[in-house]
Amino acid sequence: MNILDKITLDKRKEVELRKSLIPTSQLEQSVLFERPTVSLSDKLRNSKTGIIAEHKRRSPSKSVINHTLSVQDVAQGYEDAGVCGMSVLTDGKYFGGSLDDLLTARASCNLPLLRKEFIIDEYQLLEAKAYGADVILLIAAILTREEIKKYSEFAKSLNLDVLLEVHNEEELHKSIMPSLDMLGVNNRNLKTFDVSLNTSKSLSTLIPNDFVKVSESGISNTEAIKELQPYGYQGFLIGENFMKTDNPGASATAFIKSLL
Ligand SMILES: O=P(O)(O)OC[C@@H](O)[C@@H](O)c1c[nH]c2ccccc12
Repeated sequence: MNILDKITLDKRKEVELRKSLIPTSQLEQSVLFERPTVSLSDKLRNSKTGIIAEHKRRSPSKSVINHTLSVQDVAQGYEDAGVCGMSVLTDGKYFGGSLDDLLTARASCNLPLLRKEFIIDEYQLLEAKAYGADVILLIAAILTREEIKKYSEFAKSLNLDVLLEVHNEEELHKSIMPSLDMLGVNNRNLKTFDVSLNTSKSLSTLIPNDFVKVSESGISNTEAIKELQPYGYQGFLIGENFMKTDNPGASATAFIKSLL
């Protein structure tokens, strides 16, 4: 079984447990349910840099990235740096994150927040909203076209932006639909962890221009961004490059400065 299958199997069990403890009616009572969301896709369209900076403690491909930072400092640092949005990993078992991290980020900054999660149930979209997210991620590799449609339309009804992630042509063709805002190309193969910016380059022409194009993973310098911009990318999701340092906010500041 590949790692992605393993993660989704665990996720299904986890979501069933969570559902049995916290009913959707309780999630809907969160004060954050009434909060007006901020559109990440609009911000990316109007940005020269398009950086989405991620909070990530560890990953299946890297057991330790950073375990000592506070989410609050990271969120405030990213906001001060002038990033367009922040991605917060909420998976616990494989990434060391939590919904509490999302809530802390929400309390710490006004950036649009992406709930970075393996979404396999509508319940997780209600959680995203209740814990302060503005954007949700849908991963084409683990969803059918029907599921992508159902979850993206439900997200839109909650005023959440939708980032759909693909890694190859087949996933892209399966996924194109009007209820998506952004199309993300993951440069990392989630089954093998191989990383190549060529994935973003080769898929770019197949993405219709009505979607904001986002290049995800393995971006470790500003040259990579300069290389990807001519392919139409307006968003760049960066995790490890910032998180591996003692001060991710300062790293993001320097990164953005050298881009402008
Ligand atoms: O740390 P990186 O290589 O800059 O990557 C960030 C982000 O793209 C990556 O964390 C990611 C992209 N898609 C995902 C899906 C699930 C978990 C994590 C991810």
